[in-house]
Parts: sequence; C-alpha cells; structure tokens
Amino acid sequence: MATELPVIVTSDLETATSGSETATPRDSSRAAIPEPTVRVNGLTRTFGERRVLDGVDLEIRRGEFVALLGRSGSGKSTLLRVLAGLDPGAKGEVEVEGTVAVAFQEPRLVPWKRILANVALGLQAPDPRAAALAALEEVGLGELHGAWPLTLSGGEAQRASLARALVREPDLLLLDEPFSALDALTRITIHRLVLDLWGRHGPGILLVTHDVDEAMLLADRVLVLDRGVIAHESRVDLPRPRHRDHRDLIALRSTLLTRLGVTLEGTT
Ligand SMILES: Nc1ncnc2c1ncn2[C@@H]1O[C@H](COP(=O)(O)OP(=O)(O)OP(=O)(O)O)[C@@H](O)[C@H]1O
Repeated sequence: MATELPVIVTSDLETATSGSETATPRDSSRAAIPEPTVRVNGLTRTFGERRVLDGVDLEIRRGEFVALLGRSGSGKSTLLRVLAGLDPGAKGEVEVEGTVAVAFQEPRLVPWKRILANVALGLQAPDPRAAALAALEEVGLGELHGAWPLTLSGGEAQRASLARALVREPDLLLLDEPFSALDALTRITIHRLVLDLWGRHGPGILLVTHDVDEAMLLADRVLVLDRGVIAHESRVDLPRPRHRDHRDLIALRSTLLTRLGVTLEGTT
C-alpha cells in the first residue's frame, strides 16, 4: 500500500538540519526537476549602518510560484529590486536567467498614453501593438485598449499592468504586492487570473506579499524573510484552486503567522 506523503512540508531554515519535518514532497515521481531561473548566494544589502539583507540564499526554479512574506521593513522589496536588476548596491552572487518583468503595487501606467500604448511601450516584437492587444484580451481588457489610465478602476489598472509584464513573455515575473490595494472581491478575481496566466505562460514567479492567505492559496513555496535571511520555507503541494479552510492550510496559516511574530491568542 502506498504511504501518503505530506502535502505541506515546513522547514525553519536557520535550524535546517533539525527543523525539517520531512523532506519528501508528495509528487516525488515528478520527472526531471527544472533548472533554477534564479540562484542567489550570500546576498547582502546595507543602507548606511543597517544591514537589511544579510546573506540571503534563494533558488527559484523555472515555472515555480514562490511567495515571499516578511514583516514590514524586513527587506522584501529590496530583494525583489535586486532580482529585477534595479539595485547596483547589493553584494553577493545573483544569477537570473532569461527575461524579467515586474509588476508593482501601484500599476505605474504612463498617464498620457492610452492603455494599448502603455502595454506596447518598449516592446521588442514584430508587431508590438498586435502583441499588446492580444495580452490585453488575455487579461479581459480588450475593449478598453483605447482608454486612458486614469479612467480605469484599480483592478483594471492592475490587469493592464499584468498584461504589460506578460506580453514580454518573461522567464521570471516579479510581483511586489500587486494586489494589496484591491478590494477583496477584485482580489479573488485577479488571483484566479494570475493562476490562469501562470498556467498558460509558465514563468517563475516571486510574489512579495503581506497576506499569508494569498501566499498559501497561490504559491508552491512560501518563504519568510526575517533578520536579513530566508528564515523559513513551507512547500505547499496542494492542487489549485485551494480553499482557505482546508485543514492543512489552517495549520500552515498558524505556523506562518507565528513565524511572522503575530500572536494568535485571543483571536477566533
Ligand atoms: N534606498 C534606500 N535607502 C535607505 N534605506 C532603504 C532604501 N531602500 C530600503 N531601505 C530600508 O530598508 C529596509 C527594508 O525596506 P524594504 O522596502 O525592502 O522592506 P519591505 O519588507 O518591502 O517592507 P514593507 O513590507 O513595509 O513594504 C527599510 O528599513 C527601508 O527603510
């Protein structure tokens, strides 16, 4: 009889030799493990006296969806900026293979260009406008291609931002809290859209978020950045779409909140 393997594997990486509950992912029969798109070793970043990143080691495999949690000011955006090639002041080994695209918390659309022109901006493609239109249709904004950015709702602007990132067919998509300003219903819709786009385009994704549920519902692995290092990792091997009330996710939520320093006593 086959032994059931755990669907969630949790490791405190500061005590990696003893902290790992198990090291066997459920789908251990998975064929070849894809090569890393991101390989980071001993990454440090200091601002003045403050060492924000203090020897970060990180790998993201091709097509893997990774979420990064951490307290405010723990250095999540700093790490993402390094991976995006936007921070020349960092030290350590950083290898990122292929094309990188970033979507930020605020959609950063150019206000004096229409949506189609925003998505096509700087695009190296035989027909940038046709590619941009196809990307807008993919995120459900085809009809709004002629609109001005300031006339879009928050959710629509965020979809446009995703279209602009994905039209570049990135190997690595960096998402810096792109859903945090959206209302709860729009956020659920965009989560589905992101999973759908991820399934179709297959980039590696690093999602920086404050939202533990968002991380658990979307990612293959959830990391916690603490005191300048990746201090915790949980591998979530549950099929999607996931339900937040799943027994294993309830346990994981509690583990992650504790790891983030949130006290659960007195909460319901
Ligand atoms: N260019 C900079 N100059 C000086 N300090 C900086 C700079 N960029 C970031 N920092 C500092 O580094 C620390 C980490 O910032 P970062 O934005 O990476 O944190 P974060 O985890 O993304 O926070 P939050 O969740 O609040 O967005 C903060 O204390 C911030 O003030």
